[in-house]
Amino acid sequence: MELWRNLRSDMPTLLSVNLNKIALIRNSRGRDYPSVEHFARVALDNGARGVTIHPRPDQRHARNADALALSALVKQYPGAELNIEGYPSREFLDVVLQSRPAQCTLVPDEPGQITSDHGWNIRERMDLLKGVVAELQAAGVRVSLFVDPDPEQVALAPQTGADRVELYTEDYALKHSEGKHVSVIDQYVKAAEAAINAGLGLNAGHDLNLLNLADFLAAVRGVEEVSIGHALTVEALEQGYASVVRQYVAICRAAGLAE
Ligand SMILES: CC(=O)[C@@H](O)[C@H](O)COP(=O)(O)O
Ligand SMILES: NCC(=O)COP(=O)(O)O
Repeated sequence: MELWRNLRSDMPTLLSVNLNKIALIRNSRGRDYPSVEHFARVALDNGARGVTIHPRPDQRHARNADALALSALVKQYPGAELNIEGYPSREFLDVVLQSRPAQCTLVPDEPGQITSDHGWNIRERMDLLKGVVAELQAAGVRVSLFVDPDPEQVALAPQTGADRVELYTEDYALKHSEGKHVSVIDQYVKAAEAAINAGLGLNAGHDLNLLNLADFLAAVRGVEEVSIGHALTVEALEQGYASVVRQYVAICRAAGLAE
């Protein structure tokens, strides 16, 4: 396991650009401007490994139709992946099964939440998760569970059959903005170790940005994928989308080369 963990720790972290906020701006005028597909191409043309959307029940930003369109688009980029996030309602699952993304990240959001703000209570939802994971994997979709940085929850994830977990990083990001991330990073490290020791793949996301990503990846080794959208979109308002994507890709690459 030690050798495997060391091997994992040198894996390059891959960037998946979340397009929710492009979709939010698009929906504010009722036309296809800005185009979600255009910015997916900009992300992939500038080094992102994939794109992510989170179609919520109210379709406030990413829509079910985006899933189908992006599924076709990523096929034009060999090796690129679509990651669809969301609560496993029947409607959501049918969209995932229709669009067959490389990965589906299951998130325990209630319909009215302003954003994702917690991970799964895997013990409580074990039966639901087992069934959903099996259904998606039978369709060839890799499944990741959105989790708090809690080693005990992470250790339960393999019982669902899930392939990966995604560490919910809002608390880290908030503390990093206050210069206090050292106080919480250890719980992410322990949760990451629990994932790798359990044979799970490791993703991370939520509120990661150009200022906090490098410190996170330096401390939490073995992260295979970060999905980033909100801060990326805001940073792109000042610096340009292509430039910001290239900066994130450079940070991910540098982390993979770090000792
Ligand atoms: C699951 C997660 O942390 C984010 O990917 C989420 O998709 C953000 O959703 P909003 O873009 O609606 O805030
Ligand atoms: N899973 C996290 C994600 O896709 C994007 O989160 P954020 O960068 O929009 O906070």
